[in-house]
Parts: sequence; C-alpha cells; structure tokens
Amino acid sequence: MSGRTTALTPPGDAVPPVRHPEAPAPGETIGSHYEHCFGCGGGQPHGLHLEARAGEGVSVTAEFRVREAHQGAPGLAHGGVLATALDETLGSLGWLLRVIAVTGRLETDFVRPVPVDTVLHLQAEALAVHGRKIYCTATGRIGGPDGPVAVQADAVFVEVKVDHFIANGRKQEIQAALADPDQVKVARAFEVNP
Ligand SMILES: CCCCCCCC/C=C\CCCCCCCC(=O)SCCNC(=O)CCNC(=O)[C@H](O)C(C)(C)COP(=O)(O)OP(=O)(O)OC[C@H]1O[C@@H](n2cnc3c(N)ncnc32)[C@H](O)[C@@H]1OP(=O)(O)O
Repeated sequence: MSGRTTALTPPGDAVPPVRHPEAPAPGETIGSHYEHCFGCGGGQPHGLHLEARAGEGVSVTAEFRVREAHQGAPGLAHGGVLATALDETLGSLGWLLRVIAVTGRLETDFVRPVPVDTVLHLQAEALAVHGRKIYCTATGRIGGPDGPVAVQADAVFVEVKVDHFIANGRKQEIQAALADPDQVKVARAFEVNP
C-alpha cells in the first residue's frame, strides 16, 4: 500500500480553484493540447474531436457528437467513450488554471443510454485544489445544454510537469512533439506558470 488517499471528496484544508489571469476568456475556444489526442486532436479520424470553451470561473463546456465508430451496443455509445468525453472535458480545466494535470481517479455514473448521432453537451468545473490535486466534476447532457443528464463524473486530477510526458511517453512521439513548434508552445504556456 502506498498510503495515498484516492477519495473524491476534497480534504478540509483544500482551497478554491483560482482562475489564472491569462486564462482564455469565457466563451473562448480552448485549443487542442495535442494533435493526436483521442479526445481533442484533429489528427485522430475516429477521435472525439472535442472542442472545449472556457466558461466562468474555472469551468468549461464542450460538445461531442457520438458517431458510428463510438458504438458499444447497436446504435448506442460505448460507455468507455462517454467516460473519455468526460475525462477530456475535465482535462481541459487545466487551461484555466494554467497547470498540466492528468487524471488520477475518474468515477462515472451512466444515467441514460446515448444513441449514435446524439450531441452530448458537456460541462466541467473545478471545485477545490489541495497541493497537486484538483477535485472536479463534469456532466454530459442530451437534447440540449439544459437537457437531462446522461453521464456524470467526479474526478481527481493530479498536476504534473512536462517532464511527466518526456519521461513516460514513447520516444518517437516525444521526439516528434519536441520538434513541433506548436506543441512546444503549448508546453511552454504551462511551464512559465508562476
Ligand atoms: C513532449 C513535450 C510536450 C508535452 C506537452 C504536453 C502538454 C499537455 C497538456 C495537457 C495534458 C492534459 C491531458 C489531458 C488528457 C485527458 C486526461 C487524461 O486522460 S490523462 C491520462 C490518464 N492518466 C494518467 O495517465 C495518469 C497516470 N498516473 C500517474 O502518472 C501518477 O500516478 C500520477 C501523476 C497521477 C501521480 O503520481 P506522482 O508520483 O506524480 O504523485 P503521487 O505522490 O503519487 O500523488 C500526488 C498526490 O496525488 C494523489 N493521488 C495520486 N493518485 C491519485 C488517485 N488515483 N486518486 C486520487 N488522488 C491521487 C496522491 O495521494 C498525492 O496526494 P497528497 O500529496 O499525498 O495529498
């Protein structure tokens, strides 16, 4: 046992998340963090192509249209794909905090089946920060941004540095990323975090 706690409830001495002064303005689109990301990259033919937008405070919204490649049961979205959509939306909260954060824990409730061609209206919000941990929550609604909740998740993201990727990623993709000025720009935006 490592002794770490993986509870989804913030500890008593957690603090409210603080929106970074240079965070994208409410309504502004948050770009993809990596061209080949399954969640947000434009270079993944069967990816989710999520485009998140900054909201008020430390919140984001995004839409995802379920396509045939995302099925689990006939005509229905795969649960893992829906969890990915929530995960990706939560991941983009890092842009508002100006930290790179990866998913530590993601607990998902699947409330309603989501048919192919449905648009999932996603919303995510950071609730509290404790050290490197970001406690956050997300919903996916169908039929419109105020429609019924189809999926919901609570999560703990953990802040990491760019080195996390360099140390752990497969060499060929890391080398390609380091050689791509746009990717380096994304990484730098986080590394200069005061
Ligand atoms: C090449 C250059 C260019 C690169 C540029 C890149 C820019 C990228 C920009 C943006 C990227 C955003 C990407 C979003 C994508 C969507 C989100 C995903 O799908 S992310 C993928 C899935 N997740 C993982 O792969 C994590 C795998 N896990 C790990 O790597 C480690 O376990 C990690 C980093 C999570 C923690 O390991 P430790 O060794 O750094 O830290 P420890 O000491 O274990 O934990 C720190 C604190 O966090 C808590 N913690 C750790 N794991 C937890 C868990 N599972 N649940 C709750 N708390 C946890 C611990 O209890 C500890 O808390 P206490 O300080 O003691 O209070």
